[in-house]
Parts: sequence; C-alpha cells; structure tokens
Amino acid sequence: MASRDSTRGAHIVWRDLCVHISSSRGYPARPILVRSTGYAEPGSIQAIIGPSGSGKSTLLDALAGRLAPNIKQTGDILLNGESKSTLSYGTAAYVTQEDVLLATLTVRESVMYSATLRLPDKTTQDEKIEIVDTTIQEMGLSECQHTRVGSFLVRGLSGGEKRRLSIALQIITRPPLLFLDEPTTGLDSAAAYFMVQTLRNLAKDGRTVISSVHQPSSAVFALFDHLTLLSSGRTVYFGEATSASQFFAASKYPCPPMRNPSDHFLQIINAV
Ligand SMILES: Nc1ncnc2c1ncn2[C@@H]1O[C@H](COP(=O)(O)OP(=O)(O)OP(=O)(O)O)[C@@H](O)[C@H]1O
Repeated sequence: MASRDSTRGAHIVWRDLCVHISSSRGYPARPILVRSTGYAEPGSIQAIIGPSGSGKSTLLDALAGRLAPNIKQTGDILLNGESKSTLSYGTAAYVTQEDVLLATLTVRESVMYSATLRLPDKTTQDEKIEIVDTTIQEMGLSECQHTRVGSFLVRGLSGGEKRRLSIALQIITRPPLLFLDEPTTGLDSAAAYFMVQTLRNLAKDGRTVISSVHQPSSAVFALFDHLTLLSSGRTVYFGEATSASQFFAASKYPCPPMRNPSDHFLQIINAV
C-alpha cells in the first residue's frame, strides 16, 4: 500500500538548505531561506514559527519537494539517511492552508471518496472501510461523520472540523511524514488546541509531523516537541521547544513570567 518508508517511520534531516527566487526580468536572484539545518523524527511534532514572510511555507515546501518552478534550492535533504529530491508515493502528506472540500458530501463520504481515489486498486472494500473508520476516529470526526461539509449558503461543518477533515483526506494513505501549513489559522483558541492535540496524537503513533503555526497560544505551543524559529529566511533557533526560553534568556532576552513564549520570541525577532 504505502512505500517501504512508511513502515520504518520517517527521519528527515535537512542540511545547509538554501532556497532562492531565480533572477528574472532584470531582477536579481533573491534568497528566501538561508542555510537552514534541522531534523525531525518519528513520534515528534515540530513547529515552524516566524513573522509573515520569514520563509515558513518555503521550508515546508522545500522539505516536501514542492517548490514553485521559479524557486531554486541547494543543500541536502535526507530521508532515512538517503538523499531525496522527490518523496515517493505514500511517504508524505501535505496539508495546505486552504480547505478544498466538496460542500455536498458528508465527512464520511468525503473520506471514503479520498480513499477510493488514493488507495491502491488492490485495497479491498473492507480494508478501505477500516481505514476510513480509523482515520475519522483519529481526526476526532466521529460525531460529525454524517454531517455535510456545507458552504456559505448551507450551514455545515465548523471551521475546525473542516480543517480536520482536510487533514483526514491527506492521511488516508497512512504516510509516515506529515507537513501542515498553518493548520490553526482562523480557528478559535479551543479549536486550535484540539487541532494541535490531534496532530500530536498522530505523531505519538509514530508519524513525523512538521507544521508551520501562526501565533500559537501558550497551551498550543506547549504541545510541540521541537521548534524551528525563522526570521527573514534565517534560523534563529532550532531545538527542543521547551529549551527555547533558556536560549533567549542566555541571549539576554528572557521571557517575562506569564508571557506567551512564542509571542515573546516573535517580538524579539521583530525588534532586533
Ligand atoms: N514562488 C514565489 N515567487 C516569488 N516569491 C516567493 C515565492 N514563494 C515565496 N516567495 C517569497 O518568499 C518569502 C517567504 O515566503 P513564505 O510564504 O515562505 O513566508 P511565510 O513565513 O510562510 O509567510 P506567511 O506567514 O505570511 O504565510 C516571501 O517574501 C514571499 O513573497
């Protein structure tokens, strides 16, 4: 069903990763990611945080092998120790910022539709139903599985449920590596927390989860194992999320008590 990589978990390492926009129409080439180095391992969830335009989506796109044609990349990306320019079928899922869903389908019908399209032909109907059931459960969609997606004309799923359905459609092939571009944007704090907690559970099942996040609350930030903090394409911090405050304190920018750590990091980045 999925590639060999999916049974081994996904250790991804990037080293000296540089990304630049190619020169065109007299405009010189422009770097948008500068010598980024990091790693992510099975069972962990990593946040990519940074101001708007700092290169969060670019880092995700580079790791997922889906940069736009006008963008060039140098450096190494290793998956389970092997150099990869593209990721093979079933290795990775990428969830974009936009929910592309069919308004008239229910949650269950949407997930079954994705299973029919994405799973190999040799998957039996019983296997598909089992995978659909598991996926709906994993994404916390059991209670609304018979609710239509809806549209601006017909009321349907909540914003958080739509986001979780978008993820469900992408993880149907059980990929070991999951990239998400700002999955909590537009959600209230409770829905954002539930979303990241669900992603954390997916990681704890042995997946490798890397997600850009916009202004996480303290509670949401505490759910992440690792952190990449970007500023103008440069990595300001890479490491355990819980150690980032010590790093800023050692750099003479301690996080005041009771302050949201990610707000503090972004404020310092913007100010320095
Ligand atoms: N295909 C492209 N062509 C031209 N410029 C691009 C392209 N992709 C990204 N950029 C530029 O690269 C920089 C980084 O963009 P990116 O989308 O990675 O930032 P981001 O941190 O994800 O921002 P946001 O939080 O606003 O989504 C921006 O200045 C953006 O305009």
